[in-house]
Amino acid sequence: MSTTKLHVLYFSATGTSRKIVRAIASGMGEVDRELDLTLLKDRQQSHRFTDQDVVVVGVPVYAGRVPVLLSNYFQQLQGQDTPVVLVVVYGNRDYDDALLELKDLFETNGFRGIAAGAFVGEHSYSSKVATARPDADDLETARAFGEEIRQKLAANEHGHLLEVKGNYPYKELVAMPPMAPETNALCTNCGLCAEHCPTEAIDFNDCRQVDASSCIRCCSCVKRCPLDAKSFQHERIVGITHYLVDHFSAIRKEPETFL
Ligand SMILES: Cc1cc2nc3c(=O)[nH]c(=O)nc-3n(C[C@H](O)[C@H](O)[C@H](O)COP(=O)(O)O)c2cc1C
Repeated sequence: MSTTKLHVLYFSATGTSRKIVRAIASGMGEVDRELDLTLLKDRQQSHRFTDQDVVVVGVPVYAGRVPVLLSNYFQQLQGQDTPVVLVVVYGNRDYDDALLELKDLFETNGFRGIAAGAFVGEHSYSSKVATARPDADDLETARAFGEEIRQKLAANEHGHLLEVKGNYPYKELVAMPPMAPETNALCTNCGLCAEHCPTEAIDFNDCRQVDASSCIRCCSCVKRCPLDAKSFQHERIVGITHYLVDHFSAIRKEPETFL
């Protein structure tokens, strides 16, 4: 890693993907640049990388896929035979085809997948599913995986093509009706939710006003509000959350890595 530069890229509405990519990168060496793509303003610029760069990219899984706003954005990134570590973070249900999709998105733009991982983070919809993950064990697994990647890079083992779990065609995207979180009387209009909304769907002057057509249901506002003033009450989300709690709160899925 001495002559190469290590870049960390992530989108992380509720912070779990960020923790994982940082832990992986910490096992790989010193990070030269961290690009947080969570906010709209940070997704306005495209970036180019060379074969002297190494990129670690991490995204959450949304409905078994790469979030649509990111698959659009990633098409603007350009590599030049740039090694990339591909990471998805999912809420203990399944990551379906998200890792394969992420790999394809990068490999069609000049990047070369050298390692990949699927890690677990507390579910955006409920703190009862994968509660407080990634935990210390997950983060240690991520760091140790980073060390393995560093050794692979140092040994210049570029021989074989990276294979990850996933199927073609990718899991079909589920159309959801436009919806926005409700705001209860505890809201003080402090602006925290609006500041951190990845699509600027929340009005900066009146946090109660949320543009349902821009909302991606990432739950940044729900999880971030110190007064628990925001929640999704739409029956589709309530139903999905019940299903997730019933089926995935009592089991523990473990990280999977591909090298
Ligand atoms: C719209 C949406 C769809 C999701 N779909 C899935 C899914 O298909 N499978 C899963 O296990 N978790 C799913 N999750 C949970 C997130 O992948 C998980 O909580 C992840 O840790 C969030 O990452 P972040 O903290 O970096 O935002 C979904 C979350 C959201 C908001």
